Amino acid sequence: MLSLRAVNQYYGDRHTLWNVDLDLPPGVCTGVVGLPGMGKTTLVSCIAGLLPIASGSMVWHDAGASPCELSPGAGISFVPQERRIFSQLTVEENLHIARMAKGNEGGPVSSDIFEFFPELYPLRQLRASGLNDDQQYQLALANALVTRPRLLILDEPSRGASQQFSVKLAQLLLRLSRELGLSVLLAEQHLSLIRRVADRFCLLYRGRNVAQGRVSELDAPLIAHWMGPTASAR
Ligand SMILES: Nc1ncnc2c1ncn2[C@@H]1O[C@H](COP(=O)(O)OP(=O)(O)OP(=O)(O)O)[C@@H](O)[C@H]1O
Repeated sequence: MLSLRAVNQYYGDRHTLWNVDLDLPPGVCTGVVGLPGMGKTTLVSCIAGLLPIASGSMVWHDAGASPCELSPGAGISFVPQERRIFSQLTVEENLHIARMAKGNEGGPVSSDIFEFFPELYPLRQLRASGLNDDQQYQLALANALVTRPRLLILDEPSRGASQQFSVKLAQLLLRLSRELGLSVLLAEQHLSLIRRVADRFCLLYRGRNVAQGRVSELDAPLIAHWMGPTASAR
């Protein structure tokens, strides 16, 4: 399990994350929710090791082992909003590079990965630029998974996705957390995907984790208070 305690982050002298505590157990999908600008991307970027934190800790707890301080990005794969794939390379070449970039060995990419992305299998010799948007997102996700992370982070996966793809994505994420025991962290302002997929939520308001719990507890009064039309004016 990855645990964050009292994490603070600044952009210059601007205090952006305030004492954030969060636990990310294996096999559990957690949704980071909040209005635009509340710190979702900043938080997941800190966890992915892409932004430094000013104070606090991020620690892995392994069963039977003593907790170890997280080195940036260790065991973590991140799919950013812009998806980041090599459009001039084939699907298979993208997967090779993703694996090698994380220090994994070369050699053929295991066909296991295509069990989760059957649509990509017949397209593996095609350049990524020839894939449609949904297939490109699947490739970004496959790139993230090919290194066998313990924690998979997705930033705003529903942005620009069709309704049909959001449903497919939800099914896939459920499989990944249930079958592979992956911790999944979704930063997402659209609650429909969170409700389909997440077990737990962490609600950010101006960089503070103002509520967290089971997704069933993310009820209308809480949403109205922290994400309703008057929330951003407070
Ligand atoms: N590189 C940066 N430099 C300075 N301020 C930044 C930077 N990136 C984000 N911010 C500010 O930090 C705050 C949190 O931004 P962040 O992008 O983390 O929010 P968010 O909840 O992910 O929003 P969105 O849903 O729009 O992506 C915002 O006020 C934003 O303007």
